[in-house]
Amino acid sequence: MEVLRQLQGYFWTKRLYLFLSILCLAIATALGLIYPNLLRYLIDDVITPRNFEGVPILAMSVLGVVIVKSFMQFLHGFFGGRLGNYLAYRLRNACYEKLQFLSFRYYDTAKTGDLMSRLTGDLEAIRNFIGFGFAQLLNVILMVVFGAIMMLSINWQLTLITLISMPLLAFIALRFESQIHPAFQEMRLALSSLTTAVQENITGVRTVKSFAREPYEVEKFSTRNERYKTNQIFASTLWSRFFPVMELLASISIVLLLGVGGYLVIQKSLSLGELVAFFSLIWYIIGPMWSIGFHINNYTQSKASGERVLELLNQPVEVLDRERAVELDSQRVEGHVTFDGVTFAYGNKLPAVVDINLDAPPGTVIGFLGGTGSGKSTIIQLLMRAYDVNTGSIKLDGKDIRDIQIRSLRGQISSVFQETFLFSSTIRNNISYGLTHVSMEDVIRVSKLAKAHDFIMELPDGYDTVVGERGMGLSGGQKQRIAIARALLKNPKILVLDDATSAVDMETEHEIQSGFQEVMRGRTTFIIAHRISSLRHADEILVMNEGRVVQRGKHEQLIAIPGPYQDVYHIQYADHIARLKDTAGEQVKQ
Ligand SMILES: Nc1ncnc2c1ncn2[C@@H]1O[C@H](COP(=O)(O)OP(=O)(O)OP(=O)(O)O)[C@@H](O)[C@H]1O
Repeated sequence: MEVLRQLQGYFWTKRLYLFLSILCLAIATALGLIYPNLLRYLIDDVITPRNFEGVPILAMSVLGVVIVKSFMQFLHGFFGGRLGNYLAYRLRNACYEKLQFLSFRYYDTAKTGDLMSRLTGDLEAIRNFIGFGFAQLLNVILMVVFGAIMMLSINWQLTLITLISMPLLAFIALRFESQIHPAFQEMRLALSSLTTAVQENITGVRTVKSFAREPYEVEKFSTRNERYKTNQIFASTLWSRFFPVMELLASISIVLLLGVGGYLVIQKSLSLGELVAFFSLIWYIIGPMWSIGFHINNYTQSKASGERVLELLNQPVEVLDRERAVELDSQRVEGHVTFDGVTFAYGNKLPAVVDINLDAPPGTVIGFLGGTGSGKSTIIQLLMRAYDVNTGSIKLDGKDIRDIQIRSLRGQISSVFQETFLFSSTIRNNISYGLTHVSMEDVIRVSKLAKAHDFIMELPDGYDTVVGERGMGLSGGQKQRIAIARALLKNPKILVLDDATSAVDMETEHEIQSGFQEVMRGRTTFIIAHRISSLRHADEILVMNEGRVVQRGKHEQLIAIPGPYQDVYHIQYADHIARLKDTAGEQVKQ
């Protein structure tokens, strides 16, 4: 019920549909009660006294009842459908919106397949229950109550005998519910783990194939499939036990009714028509008892689904705008970035960065060099407020970034990452991603700066070439150049290049960087690179190791002193240094 209460907010504006749907179903159900009465009339007042002139009226009444009942059932479906679809529409939008604003931390552990199944299968189950299942569950109760009243009006002794098995039926249905609910929850989990396996397999197909790990993947899938199958078998075993037990109990009622009812008819304290009416009423009551299993199943499924959807919707957003967070005036932003004693750890792990201090006046270029996992990308993530710092502060133009609206802050920062994500759209749309009213001239201008224009023009449809979600058909370097063009088009005050040219060759990197000289002017730029060639023009280079800055300075200063920077320089420029030494040696000889 708690789930229903929480979902209520998503359909309450359309509650009229819910009430109308329930009302129409209740009318249809009430009309169903007319049949046993017609049967009684047919037997007691038409057939037994051979009074056949009543038949046409009877036939017309049946037809009338059938038409009205069918119409009410149509209206129940109509309003229920409207309600269910409206709710599913709102929940889908709410979930998608939530996914947009959830913090990076959530995505660190989230599984795509699992999220997809919440947005599809789970939403569908909720739609079905709120649209139809809920009204039908209420209707089951109505049928039992109406039926019992009707029976009582005919004969109270027989009613008691007939209803004797009802508490047992209800008990079994409830016991069944308590077992099937966890089974369904388990089944949903197993299904989402199955979809996750498929999704990861498709995304990582290149890795799978290059490692020839197809048998491992098949094995992995089959284990999860096995789990899903076991869950399904367990649930269907519960189902298969449920039906025979219900049938047995129902049959006991019928046998009792036949015996006692037949005796009463012989004793003439019950008419034949009344006994037949009772027989049809017993099905009127037992029918819902049978289907109560289905409705309870429907309810438990959608309850489990509702919990999963609500769990997503209730996820706390860790990085939020503060109450008084300001919006930046993009015309006025200068891009002065300072880090003041910044320390940060992911969850309970050891700190990823420790006591980082940095001053990047507007327009300066800051380089980061360091081994993998040394904390370079973390510094950038903190600047974007993907996470909030644990201690210390990061300021933009003297203002703590936690006091700036996240959207506004990120609007000033353009990032190019090592991994480029391209949307399944045209190259032009990928470059102008999220920006409206961008002229083709601008797209071409930034593409030229990113050295992407030439290869784009060689593609069959130029800028209109459609690329897949992983940029199928483009090389890693080409994708990176598109990402660089995309970042430049945003015209940011702060530019972040996180291993952005790792996939291009040295020559292209040099070309791109000469283009950058122009676009970096007036922007504060952070470059993370493994190649010294990418950093040598930086105003300050920070050498990182295990989350700490171990060396800092300009390229010329750093190569002059022994330390990690000089070591990397020696490794990367070994040939160059050897050549320099040879030339120097020859000059000495001469
Ligand atoms: N999302 C995350 N959740 C938990 N730990 C993380 C996360 N991202 C990074 N880390 C950890 O933080 C530390 C710093 O990682 P970071 O990505 O900043 O290093 P890096 O210097 O950029 O490495 P690389 O050059 O390999 O990209 C590492 O120990 C890493 O395992």
